[in-house]
Amino acid sequence: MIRCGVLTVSDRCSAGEAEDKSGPALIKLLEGQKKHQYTIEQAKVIPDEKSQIEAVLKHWSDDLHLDLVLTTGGTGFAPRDVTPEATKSVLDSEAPGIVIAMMTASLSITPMAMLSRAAAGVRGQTLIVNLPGSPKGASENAETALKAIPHAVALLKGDIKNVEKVHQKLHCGCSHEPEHVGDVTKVAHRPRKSPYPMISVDAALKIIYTEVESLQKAFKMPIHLALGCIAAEDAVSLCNIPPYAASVKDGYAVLSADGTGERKVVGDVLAGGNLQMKSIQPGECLRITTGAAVCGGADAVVQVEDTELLLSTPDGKEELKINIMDAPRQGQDIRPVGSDLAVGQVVVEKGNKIGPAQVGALASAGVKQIVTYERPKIAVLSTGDEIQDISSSSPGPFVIYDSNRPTLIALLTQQGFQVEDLGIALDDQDAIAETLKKGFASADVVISSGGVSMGEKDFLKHILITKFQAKIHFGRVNMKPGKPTTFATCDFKGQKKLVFALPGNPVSATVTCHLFALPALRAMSGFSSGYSREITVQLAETIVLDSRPEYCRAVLERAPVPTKTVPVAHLTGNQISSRLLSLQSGSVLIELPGGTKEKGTLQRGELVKALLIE
Ligand SMILES: Nc1nc2c(c(=O)[nH]1)N[C@H]1C(S)=C(S)[C@@H](COP(=O)(O)OP(=O)(O)OC[C@H]3O[C@@H](n4cnc5c(N)ncnc54)[C@H](O)[C@@H]3O)O[C@H]1N2
Ligand code: MOO
Ligand SMILES: [Mg+2]
Repeated sequence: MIRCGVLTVSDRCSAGEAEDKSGPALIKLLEGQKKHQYTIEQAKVIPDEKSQIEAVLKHWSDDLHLDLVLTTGGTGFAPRDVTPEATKSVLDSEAPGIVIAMMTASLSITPMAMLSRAAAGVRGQTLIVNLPGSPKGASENAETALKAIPHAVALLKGDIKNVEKVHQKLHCGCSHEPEHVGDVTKVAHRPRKSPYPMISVDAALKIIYTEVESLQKAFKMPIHLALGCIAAEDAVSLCNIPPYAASVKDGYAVLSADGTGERKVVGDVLAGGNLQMKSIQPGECLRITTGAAVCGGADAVVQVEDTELLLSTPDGKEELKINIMDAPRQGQDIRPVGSDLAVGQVVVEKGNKIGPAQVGALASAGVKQIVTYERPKIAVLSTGDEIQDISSSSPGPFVIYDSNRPTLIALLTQQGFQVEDLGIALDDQDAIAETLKKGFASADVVISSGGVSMGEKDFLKHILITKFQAKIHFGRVNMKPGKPTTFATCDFKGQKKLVFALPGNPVSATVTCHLFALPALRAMSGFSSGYSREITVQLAETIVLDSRPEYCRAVLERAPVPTKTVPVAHLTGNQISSRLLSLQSGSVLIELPGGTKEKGTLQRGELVKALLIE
């Protein structure tokens, strides 16, 4: 449905001195179109006044958002002909091709056509085309323009489905055209070459990081729930620790100037007890426990081990006199106020991860809530007619148990993310779209596996584009495994959602989750680095390189005693991307470059980079 306005520009028609025939002729032409449906939402006759023409064009495009506006009249050489000037003044961009096409067609009918000064172009999402004033000229020109108008409108509206249809018609049979999108719903018309350029892993990561930048959300949460989160602001202490000068030892609070010798025990201070102790005099001391406030003017603590009892009450319940054996230093065994942590001092710095010790430090500092980055919510689905849940009671002969969903959910959960299980969607466009929709409704990031390569049932990209108007940022990556890895973003009810449509092969799905999804999720959660750590390893065997850079699974040789030499990496057997056993416990991903004519192998003992993924 193309929503149109027809504007007749004529002083005489507007004044009622002549009948407008061109406007109705255009309306008839539009309404008579068979292939596309045009609805006439506006029709108006106005005088040849530049300001009035401009005002109508602006109103119809900016306020009414019409798809197409055809004007008729005011395009010639008469002094009052100002339609092209008014039109050009409101256009965001001109479309000279439309003007040339109309002119070319008209010139074959009459040389007078060369006197047209018509303009055409785009304002916002509205296509505006000037046509001549005569009913015949207007209709002939409009017929020419209408050949491309539906496609132009589809492009302006971002109507990918119709754009794809036209592209497919234009390019069917010439599979090398870069814009060849094909029609994945008809196997004979599916693209025979992927339309997605193969980009490098680094380029893919760069795109991902750019897209997630705006998605970090900071919010306040109780400290006991913040474990594993990243602080989005500095958290500062609300109190001094210790809040009072505190004894480090169980012993006696003394005046250091008294030195060694006899002391009268004039009272006691226990942790949590009364601090209103009157000052001690020379030769006096107070019994004190660890953590109790050093008060009464005492300036040192002597531990009980460095004293002797000289006199007690007969029942032994009170000490009356003790002997200090070692001369105390001023401040000995006293923690001054705020010496561990002072009011206003940073307890957890922005960007730091909150672990058990940070939870404790925040509690000690009186901080009940901390501003952290929200961890994104994730939803995971598997796709495929052959895929069944492990719980299925009667697996058929051509069934594959779903391993991707359990692997991905386990991996994400292990990393502290909240994951919703969306189950398995059949290779059916509606089923997949419904499941994705459910994921978008509850999660920030949807991770799927399967259906992203070249098969007739590989619908994921198509569904994302046609049903969710998603932007596919990349659909192929130069890597093995994981070539068809797809990353898209879309708007769902006003919120940006991320989609990692990972390849179906189990190793491919796992490796690409490590390499792309986890770094994105960590960036959203405020972590400053991606998930994997890179180390250097030496190859235990000679390896023939694939043409694609490869992430081979390997385990590191356990040295009998810790050594400083580079660890030796042993491949985990057959590296085919369907074989999950190549991902053993403690695996690393060794990064092999793509092979070239000059260098087709890496020799045993050569050093390569490897990613620690556990
Ligand atoms: N003509 C081409 N064919 C293929 C290409 C190519 O470039 N041109 N790429 C290959 C590569 S590389 C990969 S990786 C796979 C990716 O395929 P899809 O993402 O389309 O995945 P599916 O076709 O749905 O399944 C592939 C494979 O994986 C198994 N699978 C899928 N989901 C699960 C699951 N949840 N648990 C266990 N196993 C699963 C599925 O049964 C298939 O065997 O495409 C190549 N083809
Ligand atoms: O890229 Mo696929 O992941 O080689 O099997
Ligand atoms: Mg496939």
